[in-house]
Amino acid sequence: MSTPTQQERFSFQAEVVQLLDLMIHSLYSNKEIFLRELISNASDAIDRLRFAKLTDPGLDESDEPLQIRVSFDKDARTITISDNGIGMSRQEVMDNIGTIAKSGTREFLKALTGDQRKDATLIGQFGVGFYSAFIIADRVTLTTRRAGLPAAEGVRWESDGRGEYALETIERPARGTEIVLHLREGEDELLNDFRLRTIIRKYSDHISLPILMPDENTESAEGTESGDAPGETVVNRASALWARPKSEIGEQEYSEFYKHVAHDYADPLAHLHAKMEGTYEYTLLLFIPAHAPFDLWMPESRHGVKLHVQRVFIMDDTGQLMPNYLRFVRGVIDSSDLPLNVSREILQSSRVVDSIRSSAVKRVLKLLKDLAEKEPDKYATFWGEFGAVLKEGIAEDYSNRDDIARLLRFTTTKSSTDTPDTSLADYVARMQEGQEKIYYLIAPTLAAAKSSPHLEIFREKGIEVLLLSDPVDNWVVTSLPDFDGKRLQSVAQGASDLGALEDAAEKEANEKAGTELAALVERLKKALGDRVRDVRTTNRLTTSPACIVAGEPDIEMNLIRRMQGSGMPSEPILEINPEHPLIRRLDAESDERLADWAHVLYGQSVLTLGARVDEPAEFAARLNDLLVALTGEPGPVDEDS
Ligand SMILES: Nc1ncnc2c1ncn2[C@@H]1O[C@H](COP(=O)(O)OP(=O)(O)OP(=O)(O)O)[C@@H](O)[C@H]1O
Repeated sequence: MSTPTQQERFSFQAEVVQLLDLMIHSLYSNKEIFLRELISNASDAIDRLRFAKLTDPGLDESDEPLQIRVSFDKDARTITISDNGIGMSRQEVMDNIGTIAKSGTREFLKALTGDQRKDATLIGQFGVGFYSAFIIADRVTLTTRRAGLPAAEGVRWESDGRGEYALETIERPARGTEIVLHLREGEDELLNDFRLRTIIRKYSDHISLPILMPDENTESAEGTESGDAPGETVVNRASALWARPKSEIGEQEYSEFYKHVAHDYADPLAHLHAKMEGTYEYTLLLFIPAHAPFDLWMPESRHGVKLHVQRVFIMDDTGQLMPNYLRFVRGVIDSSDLPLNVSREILQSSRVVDSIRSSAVKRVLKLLKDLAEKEPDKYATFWGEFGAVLKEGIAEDYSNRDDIARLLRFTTTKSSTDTPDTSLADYVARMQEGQEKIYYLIAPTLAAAKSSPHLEIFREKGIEVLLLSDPVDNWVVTSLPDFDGKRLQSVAQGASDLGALEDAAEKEANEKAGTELAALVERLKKALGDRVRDVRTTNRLTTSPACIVAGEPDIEMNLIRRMQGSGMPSEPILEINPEHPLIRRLDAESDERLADWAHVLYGQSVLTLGARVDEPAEFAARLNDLLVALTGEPGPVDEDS
């Protein structure tokens, strides 16, 4: 049995101090959100208790209904928020309060600019949570006991938010958490029944648990000595928002609900609310956030949909409700067909879940389609934040591939800015007469793509090319062989074939050049040896002397290499431009000089891919030899001669 311990003092993580300071300053103008955040945490704690009780009924120590209480004390100048949820052990308090365990904290803090307005938005992206208490309090006391632990293992945490906190073990008969806010000077207007009730209704009406406040006339502050037992009333509506009819719910309510489920500070971009009746009965209330969470790309990144069964929170999604490529979706799915004690294992093989998931996915895709059509500015925001994630769906979700393909946006050679603004449908609508394929170019960066020699013939003929530079784009093009019956074709892979876009005279000239330069091509091939799979003439270049393309059957290896970021195809083919003055004079060069030329042409072609030359020193040496020869200067003087 543990006995109350001496108070111990601990330091906050350095990041917490920085974050707190920033939060107090940048969120002050919106200070009432502290109550929303603390009520939201209390509600989560009760949800977690309910879930834990499913496997450990012993956690239910009392038959008191699950609820949240808010009260204030005018004399002591405090506001108290308490819940009878899961509570925290001493270790959990240390891990959760005073530490920021969230991945991405450092990156977040680096992104801060010092400009208060901008930083306030950033802080919102991070989720303000418990620390928002310090906006209005200069001392916060949290007492808590974890459900299932003995009363002697209560914990008291206290801090003035300036860098240290005190911790002690205390006796606490009731499980759950109580937070007492000792208000800063000048915050007394919050010590008001009407004011607090208004804040609760404004931000927390959607919380499905009752939020109780003592009745006004029992409040000692008012000095009424009625002698009645203190009464309490439920301040919020206390019904699950998603279970109410759509017509009754305003945008503001949806938005506050979103902030609660998503732990977000900003409004969502869009939402869908649907009651499904048929084989299975379930409700979807799903949101598209306006910005990406910090952990979007981290393997442990949390999925954002919460499963409820008949309004009772069951668990956070771990991939059963939303596929990975929609991991940014936040919200609630409530089923009437699953048992309350459903386990993760049951979820994994449940027909009900499969059916809910497939219809939820279709609805989210439809929501995105509507957003793209009706609110293109919002869709552009969505695409900027989540486009690269949605693209994974092309490879991941075969059955919805066409719908996802319609949602893709690209930068192309015809885009006026770097912003991806072209859909595949836009591209197809702009295709030239006789054009049969959708052309794309993959490069490690957009800058490398835009300046790539592979685009020369396409620019000359005014043919649009999609410019792809996301690492995930490799998956997109390998998983999406065609769109609207048009094949997707890399402009840097296989022999140049413009089909009907090339006239007979051009084809003939190309063939003729191939025959004329056959001997040169052989010599170049010999000089380059293993570095290239082949050398050939091409008509794809108009201004560059040479370029590297990938062989046609090269996709798999190419993909792996590109994923490693090298940008080089696994079996490179050097193509030369027969019209280029440099190429024309090569035939006359000696074998030794030709070898320099071959390597320099190869090296520069590697560079224009945005890739790295394997032996940069050798490349530079050969280039210098050629430059010296061209300027007609004598070579370096040999000291010994
Ligand atoms: N009333 C509570 N009961 C039990 N645990 C709590 C309570 N309040 C906070 N916690 C714990 O402390 C953690 C940190 O809370 P905090 O509000 O800072 O962040 P969060 O709720 O996880 O996320 P966000 O900051 O995005 O809202 C919570 O995740 C939870 O584990």
